[in-house]
Amino acid sequence: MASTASFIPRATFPHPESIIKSYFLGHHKAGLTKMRQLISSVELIIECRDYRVPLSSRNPMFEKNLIGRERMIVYTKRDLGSNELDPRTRETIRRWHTPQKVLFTDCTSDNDIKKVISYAKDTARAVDSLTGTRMMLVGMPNVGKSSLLNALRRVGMHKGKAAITGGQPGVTRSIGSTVRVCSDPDILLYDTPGVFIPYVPNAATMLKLALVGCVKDSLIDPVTLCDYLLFRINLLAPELYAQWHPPTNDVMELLTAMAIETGRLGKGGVPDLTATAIWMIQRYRAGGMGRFILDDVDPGALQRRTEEEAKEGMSANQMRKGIKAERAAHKASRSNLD
Ligand SMILES: Nc1nc2c(ncn2[C@@H]2O[C@H](COP(=O)(O)OP(=O)(O)OP(=O)(O)O)[C@@H](O)[C@H]2O)c(=O)[nH]1
Repeated sequence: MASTASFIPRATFPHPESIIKSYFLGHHKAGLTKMRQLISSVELIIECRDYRVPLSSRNPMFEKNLIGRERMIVYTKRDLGSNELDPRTRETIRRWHTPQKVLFTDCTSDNDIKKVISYAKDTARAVDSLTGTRMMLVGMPNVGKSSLLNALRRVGMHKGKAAITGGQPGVTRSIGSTVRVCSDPDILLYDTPGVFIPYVPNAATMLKLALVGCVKDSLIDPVTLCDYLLFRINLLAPELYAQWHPPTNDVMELLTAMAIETGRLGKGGVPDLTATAIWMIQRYRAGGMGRFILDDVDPGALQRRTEEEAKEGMSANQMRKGIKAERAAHKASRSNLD
């Protein structure tokens, strides 16, 4: 067993071939279509991204579809990604988007929500519409759109929840009517279903999105997810799991220690590693495995990402073929297991 001083974390993560890279479902497509239809009737688009994955939760499809539209980018769940490096990280992210408006929110912080309202009000005043200014929330699944809508209504109108929220993706399935989040000036907001990326560029992005709950939990093996989480934590601060185990690169060792400690044992007292992995993921999502950002944030990161996307330059046709082939392979591997 390694002490923290002598521990050498893995420099790379061996991505299993089995990780699916597509998750573009029917309601994502329908959400995108409806969003496109509404775009011309809204004055401001509030695009939500998850602060823990500021690059991975960016959907390039929005870039294409929202071109030329007034947009504010809100990095949600900042409470779950914040650590002592926060001010520098936020400044770097802000600079990625200059001159666009960028805000960071914890939906329970009235101060954060007031900043969103203040910017929305400026936009509404400039529009000066007699029938109210319409705005639209967009973003990847489970990034916190409905929670933001409820928080805006709570702070702006002193009213209770208007949208259902939940820990799994796909809670909002359709675009309903607008919700009033402020009355002076009148601001009406559309919530929209989360729209996933048609084809995730690499397995690491999919693992990060799965860790923060952007995809259905059954899509990726929880032990693999924990292994990736361990890989990231080891690069950052292995002491984050010191209460269970000294620094290790072996996820089985860590899960076994956690299973024994938390009593997750199966028949004959054998540690239940799958149940423990699910528990560890839930704990991470609630901030109990440390609060940090999973993407590498540096001044050039967004630029590199967009260049990579351009280089990959997948045509819509190639993308559809990729998704189809992957689904078929996934189905075949499942039926082999049955
Ligand atoms: N800690 C924390 N949790 C948040 C925050 N915002 C949202 N959540 C949680 O994230 C989960 C998803 O939130 P939702 O508001 O349902 O997300 P959504 O983007 O509307 O989800 P879809 O309808 O699936 O697209 C819920 O469990 C929320 O409680 C936040 O600022 N901080």
